[in-house]
Amino acid sequence: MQPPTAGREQPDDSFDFLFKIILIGDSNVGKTCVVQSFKSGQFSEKQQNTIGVDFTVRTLDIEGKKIKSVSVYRPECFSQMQVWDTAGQERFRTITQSYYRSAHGAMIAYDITRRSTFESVPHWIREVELYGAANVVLCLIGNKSDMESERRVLFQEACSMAEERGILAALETSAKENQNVDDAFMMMARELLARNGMDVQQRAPSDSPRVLLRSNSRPINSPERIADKKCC
Ligand SMILES: Nc1nc2c(ncn2[C@@H]2O[C@H](COP(=O)(O)OP(=O)(O)OP(=O)(O)O)[C@@H](O)[C@H]2O)c(=O)[nH]1
Repeated sequence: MQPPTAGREQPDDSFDFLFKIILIGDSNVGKTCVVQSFKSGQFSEKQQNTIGVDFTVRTLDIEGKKIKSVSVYRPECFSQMQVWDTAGQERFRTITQSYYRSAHGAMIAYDITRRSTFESVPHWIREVELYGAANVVLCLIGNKSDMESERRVLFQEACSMAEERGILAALETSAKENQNVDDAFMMMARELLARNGMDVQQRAPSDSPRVLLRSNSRPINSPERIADKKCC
């Protein structure tokens, strides 16, 4: 499957923006389940390992009706999120790397019950830096938050990593219980809309304790990040 062309779609009036989000992380952290939860709210225990890249589309309505009533000058904000679920296995890396280039956002997933998957996060950030386009927005997702008794990574550690690495947001999700999954994509979409000049307020869900939203994130390969890299 070929990735569709990036950017703002003109002729198709069913959405205003097309955002491509790539979901990356080690094998079995739950990427496919997170995407399924986002797409349909469904969870199925057994998942085949993703071969190469899988592709899901969901159209989000962000502030849609409200915007209609507030301003006649602004279009309703319909964003189409295309989520590219990538294989975590090493042997598929060359296939998935070609999808980095057209991604506007990257969600890096780890499993809160497997510390090694969190320790891989810097590797995945490097992949985005190497293969991604400029200004890719990053989100960190600690999945399987329903497995609290087997936790091996503290949420605070993810927050520290987000702070250090200039990541937009850190969240803990449960694809199984459909916790925080939509919020992760909504925050990403709001950030991308804002960066596309839309007057959209970023906001973290108020009722979830495991969400960190940072106001001064630095997109991957932005001039600020490149300056950071040069000085270290
Ligand atoms: N308890 C729990 N299990 C989950 C959750 N998400 C995924 N799983 C389980 O974790 C396993 C791996 O899930 P996948 O979604 O296939 O993982 P993946 O990251 O897409 O794996 P690759 O395709 O190999 O990269 C499956 O057995 C899922 O049932 C979750 O939120 N909670």
